[in-house]
Amino acid sequence: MKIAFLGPRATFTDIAVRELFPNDEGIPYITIPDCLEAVMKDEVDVCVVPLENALEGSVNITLDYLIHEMKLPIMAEITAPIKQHLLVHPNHQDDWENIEAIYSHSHAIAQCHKFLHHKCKGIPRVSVTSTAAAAKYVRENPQERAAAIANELAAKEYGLAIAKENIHDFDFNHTRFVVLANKPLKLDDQPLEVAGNKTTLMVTLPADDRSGALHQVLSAFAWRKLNLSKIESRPTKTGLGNYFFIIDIEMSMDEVLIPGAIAELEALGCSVDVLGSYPYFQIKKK
Ligand SMILES: O=C(O)C(=O)C[C@]1(C(=O)O)C=C[C@@H](O)C=C1
Repeated sequence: MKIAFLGPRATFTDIAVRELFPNDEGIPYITIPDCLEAVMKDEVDVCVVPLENALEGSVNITLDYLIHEMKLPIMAEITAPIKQHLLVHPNHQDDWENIEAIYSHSHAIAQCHKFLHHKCKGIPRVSVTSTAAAAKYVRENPQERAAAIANELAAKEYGLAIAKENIHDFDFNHTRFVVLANKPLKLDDQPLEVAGNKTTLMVTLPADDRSGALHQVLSAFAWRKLNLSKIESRPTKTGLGNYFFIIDIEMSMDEVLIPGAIAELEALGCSVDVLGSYPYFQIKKK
């Protein structure tokens, strides 16, 4: 199977792919939309992209593309621990404190704000397409006194030195990645155990903007004892104050409870799309 992931090699997304699909071929793409498009164009069978980080929240570009641009069903989810390190070119290993720019993915920079504020005051942060893209840039530009925020695998892959380990601001740093595909996926011979199942719905409230609409939506889940693990709002992009709700239910699609909740929401005037019903996996901390 061919798997598109946010590249280049050694991003956190690449690590998630290697753990969940060790025997398949990972193909790096430069951006998250490129990964989704690769599935739409049948260049690959599936793609793996980041969806949410425990410190920084949703990866909005993934959510927005899934909602507005390319409706690909979620086939699986994988959560990985995230350890950010400050990497420098080996030429600058001993005087890394004189770095003049720090490159990384915006989410990774955000996960290290406290470290950057206290230890790297005044040094410009440059946002690039991924943590590994930052590491590659630092490798290829030794004349620049630049550092990258990236993982250990990227340090190895691009021959960089770890100047400062574990610079993420909170120890509990995890990212959820989703596996998207147009065709059914066989996931029963994966090396990781299934940790549970989820169903993700996208709910649009009725246009009449009546009071208590969200309360009614939540009630449809509450009295059926459907446990929600996440509710997130994203703009519909049709006007200020217009939002979709992305709701994760902590169980797979059944024949009674979730269809019943959906029918109730539709009777209330909401529209509901099922974004996927899928198993989730967890990479354990090493
Ligand atoms: O840049 C990477 O290494 C990625 O895989 C992207 C990404 C993200 O978009 O959140 C994934 C995990 C980390 O939270 C930081 C960056």
